[in-house]
Amino acid sequence: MPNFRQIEKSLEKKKSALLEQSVLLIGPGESGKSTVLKQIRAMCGGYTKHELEEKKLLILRNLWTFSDMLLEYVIKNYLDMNEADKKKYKVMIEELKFCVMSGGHMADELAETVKVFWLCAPIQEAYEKRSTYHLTDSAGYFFENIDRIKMPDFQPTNQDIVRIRVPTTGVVTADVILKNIKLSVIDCGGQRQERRKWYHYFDDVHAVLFVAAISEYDQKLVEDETVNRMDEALNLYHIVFNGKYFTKAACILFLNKIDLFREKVKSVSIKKFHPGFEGTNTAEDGAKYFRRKFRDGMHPDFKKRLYCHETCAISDQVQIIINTVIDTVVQENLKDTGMI
Ligand SMILES: Nc1nc2c(ncn2[C@@H]2O[C@H](COP(=O)(O)OP(=O)(O)OP(=O)(O)O)[C@@H](O)[C@H]2O)c(=O)[nH]1
Ligand SMILES: [Mg+2]
Repeated sequence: MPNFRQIEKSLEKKKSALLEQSVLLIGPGESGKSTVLKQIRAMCGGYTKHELEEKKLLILRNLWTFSDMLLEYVIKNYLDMNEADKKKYKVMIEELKFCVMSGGHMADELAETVKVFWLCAPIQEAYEKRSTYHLTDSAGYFFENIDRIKMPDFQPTNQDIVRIRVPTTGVVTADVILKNIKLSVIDCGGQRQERRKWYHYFDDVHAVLFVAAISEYDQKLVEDETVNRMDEALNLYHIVFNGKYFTKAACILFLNKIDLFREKVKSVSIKKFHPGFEGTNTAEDGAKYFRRKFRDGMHPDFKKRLYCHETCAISDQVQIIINTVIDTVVQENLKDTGMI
């Protein structure tokens, strides 16, 4: 029989083990997993000078690729733009590319051309159609902030950083200290070709956070134009949580991009894309329906231990939800070790 000191020592060991928690971020591509990780980084003191320089370059890179996608849409779909303008904007895109490649900043003249480009009618029309060719919603944000971004001493803010779009390839792990806990956050690429790597992490994590973009109920996958993004999220979720995995880990679902969802339901029918939906086309009824779809068919035990939140990962408000999630994860794992 262990003596008092041995019991105390073992309890100490359990306590210190609890201070290390791992959270796995999974979900389909572009749902907002890396954005959640960025918010966690912001909660832990942010970025080094070197990292901020890298982010600045990523913003320029985003401006370059988004401009390219917009112009390509205009040309392919014969939107009304004269040949001289097409030529001018092709040069502008080359100059943006050069800015990225040379690690420089944007000259005033180039920034002015980008502003005119962004505001012209065919480009605005192309932006309206963005979901048909997978241009990310954050694109508009960078064009609208060009006056700030062009400055030589531009320092990306957290709001700039969470808007950057870089699809994750492979798995990115960030070790941070948050609320006195050593958190290891594992951010996985969400597109189909990336998911093979997820399984390596299924056995060992303390919590799994599944991120689904609720606003994408009318959109198709980048990797398969025949599949609806919400259907993909639901299928994936049921496969991951209805099998033999995560019997002990805390399970959390973020219905993310709730801000875009609230805007979208004003003009895009839910029923058209999800015929089972019977409510009124409001954010409230829509969110209720999709919440139910995520719960339907799940094991009752799982339903009891699933924590679901509607989130907007680009808003700093999400940090409050992340704090709650961390508390939940710790609570759940304390329960498992029999300490509460
Ligand atoms: N408006 C809005 N945009 C969001 C939200 N969450 C993420 N985004 C944007 O959506 C884009 C995609 O987000 P990511 O975090 O890169 O998505 P991901 O899930 O990591 O994607 P993969 O790495 O490809 O699997 C980024 O440009 C974000 O700024 C949100 O709640 N609202
Ligand atoms: Mg990512």
